[in-house]
Amino acid sequence: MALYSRVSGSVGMITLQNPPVNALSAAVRQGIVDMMHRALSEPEVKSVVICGQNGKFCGGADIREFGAKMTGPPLVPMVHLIEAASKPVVAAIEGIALGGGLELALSCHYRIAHSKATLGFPEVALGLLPGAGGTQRLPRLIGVPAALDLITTGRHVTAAEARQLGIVDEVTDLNAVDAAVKFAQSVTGKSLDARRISTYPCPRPPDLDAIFERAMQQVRRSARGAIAPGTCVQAVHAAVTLPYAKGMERERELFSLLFTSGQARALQYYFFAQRAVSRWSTANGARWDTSKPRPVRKAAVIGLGTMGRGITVSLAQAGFSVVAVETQEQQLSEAKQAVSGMLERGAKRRGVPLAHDKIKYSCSVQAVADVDLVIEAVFEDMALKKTVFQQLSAICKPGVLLCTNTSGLDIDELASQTQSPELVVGMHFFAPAHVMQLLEVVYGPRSSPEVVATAMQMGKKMGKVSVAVGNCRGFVGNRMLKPYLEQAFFLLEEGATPEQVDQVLEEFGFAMGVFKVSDLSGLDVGWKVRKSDGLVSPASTGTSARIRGGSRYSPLGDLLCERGRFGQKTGRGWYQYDKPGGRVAKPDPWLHGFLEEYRAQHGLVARHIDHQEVLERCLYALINEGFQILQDGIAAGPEDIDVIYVLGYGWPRHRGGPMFYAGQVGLDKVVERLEHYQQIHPDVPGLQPCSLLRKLAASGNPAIHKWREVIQKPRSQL
Ligand SMILES: CCCCCCCC/C=C\C=C\CC(=O)SCCNC(=O)CCNC(=O)[C@H](O)C(C)(C)COP(=O)(O)OP(=O)(O)OC[C@H]1O[C@@H](n2cnc3c(N)ncnc32)[C@H](O)[C@@H]1OP(=O)(O)O
Repeated sequence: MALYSRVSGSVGMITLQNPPVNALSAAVRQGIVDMMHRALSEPEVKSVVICGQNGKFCGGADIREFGAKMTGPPLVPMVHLIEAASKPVVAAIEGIALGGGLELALSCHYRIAHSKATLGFPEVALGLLPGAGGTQRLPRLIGVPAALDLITTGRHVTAAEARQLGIVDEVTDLNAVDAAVKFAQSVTGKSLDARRISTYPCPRPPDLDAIFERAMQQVRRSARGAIAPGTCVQAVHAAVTLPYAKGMERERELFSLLFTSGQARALQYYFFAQRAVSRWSTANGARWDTSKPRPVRKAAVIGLGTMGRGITVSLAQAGFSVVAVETQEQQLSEAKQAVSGMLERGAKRRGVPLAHDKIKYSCSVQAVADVDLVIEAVFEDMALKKTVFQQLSAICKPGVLLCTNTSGLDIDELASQTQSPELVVGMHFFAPAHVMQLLEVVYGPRSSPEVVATAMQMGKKMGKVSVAVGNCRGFVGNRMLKPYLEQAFFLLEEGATPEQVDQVLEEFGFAMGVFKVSDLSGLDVGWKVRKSDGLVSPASTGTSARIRGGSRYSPLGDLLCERGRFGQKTGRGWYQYDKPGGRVAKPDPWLHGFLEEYRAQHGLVARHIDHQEVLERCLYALINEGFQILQDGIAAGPEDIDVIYVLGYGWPRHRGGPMFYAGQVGLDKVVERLEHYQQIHPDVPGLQPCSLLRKLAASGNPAIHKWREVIQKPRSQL
């Protein structure tokens, strides 16, 4: 709703009230319309201030209303009512003015912002465009290039930048509402003719066509198949080429197109999913709202390889004191240099103070004796990690949290090396750890709820999205990756090439295809794991070379590693690169010949594999594993899996995540296609639809938010 009050005798004040962000729900819109009429009808009122309760102007349209039938006054007539008002209307912008909130502010005649406020049009991230005149007013106010930048990227600007761009009239360090009231009094009676943005001519730079061409190219490059950014460009184009009223019609047309799109649904689902994962629960009943995090002031990182360095940087930038330990002198000195460089670049990019003094380096594990939390990031080797955990358990003060950055080893086995297994959790960072936003917090059967809560909160403080997951081989992300990779290898055996598989996945929207990712992360990583699992056997031919434990196995990755092809680092992998460490993947005729030879040796006949088969086999195998994970209680809900895949594995956000995507395809269709492929490949268990997937499909493909009702009480392995 919106509150009305009279201040200083002649100023009508409309206060938006809809916690937590004063979103423009039907009640708020109704309130604004009613209170505007009241202010305009009261003769004592000479000017109006619009502000938001609790220091937040407005977070935009109420996204929760989008799924349901819209009620209440529409936004467009509401902003026209404000702009057409005969009394000056001033927006007092505190906290945020985003999306519809900024459109509301642009319809006011003046805008006063607090210096800490942020403003922006983030609609593009929800698969939309600013649909209440934002695409028509902003270019009229700040010009086409700046408007295109803000609307197509959705980036938030500070009050200072907004002032520089001309979006706000004044910025204050004092109370913005008081400043707006004073300002409103000062403009009482002044003509409003020059204050209605919709009446401004839209500036037409001479190189207009080139500007729009560049903007289109830019969004095509970065959108990876998302439709909203390009549609935003079209809407801004209408502002320049059409009169305001026609431009508004075009904006509405384009908005409707996006509003009803699957991509908008996926992005809006994802928005709430990312927030839902902070309300975590574990298979043994611990919950976010009943578990109190422990205070952590000082942390330690053990092992300063690539991951340890990134984790050290993340901790220091988040304000923690860090003891960074590397027992090899040479490695330690290289790490110091690398960490300094990362901190300097980070400070420059983010405009924050350098955090060098937060870090103390040591080559002795004894240096961690007084820390509150340790993150072990040594080489991915169980025996080594066990030794480190035994040492830590003996050295650290009582009550210290012992965390491991393993990407898939058994947390429980590590916990059993310590005197206090309840203090052990996994903190699985993604490379590069100081950049990637995802953190899998892995709890074991004995991890205490406070320890899980602490790791989740630490992640948040480091600016990460933390997702709590149960302990199993590969946790959530890497466990699902296995069947996906497996299918990609099988497709090569059957006749595909790495570039064909990658192209299909990139057209779907992945940042990189599976083989490019494999070259980037290093083929030797998986090889070591397969070797320690006893899967890699001496080269042989015939069917037995491609069977392990009764299931189909592709030794292709092993064979490449045997030839020293580890990916980018060696300049050769699934692709070729101009030099070791090269980044540009080029198809490799050697590899094509190798695949042909391999097929011949194993009696495989290459066949044509179409786009649909590549996509379905890779994605549905991955999705099927996701359902198995839900069934096992390793992830609490589909949102957890989707957030992990979008933030950690390059799944296109506009497709919501693998579980949401499965729902959009139709669970019955996913079951049907998996069964189809399983019939053809009976030796691939990963293609057998799991029982939860079958159950959900049989119960009529329920909406994703209803899945939890069908998922039985988690039957965790814990
Ligand atoms: C053919 C059909 C025609 C229909 C005509 C309609 C015409 C429509 C015209 C105009 C449309 C305009 C579109 C919009 O305005 S879309 C909304 C644009 N705004 C945003 O995208 C802002 C989204 N929110 C945020 O970025 C952040 O939440 C922020 C406001 C920066 C606050 O961040 P933070 O402090 O970190 O807090 P949280 O993110 O955790 O949020 C706190 C809770 O508030 C909920 N929230 C936030 N914003 C909204 C919103 N706009 N609507 C509803 N709810 C919102 C958020 O979900 C958190 O709650 P919970 O944890 O329960 O999920």
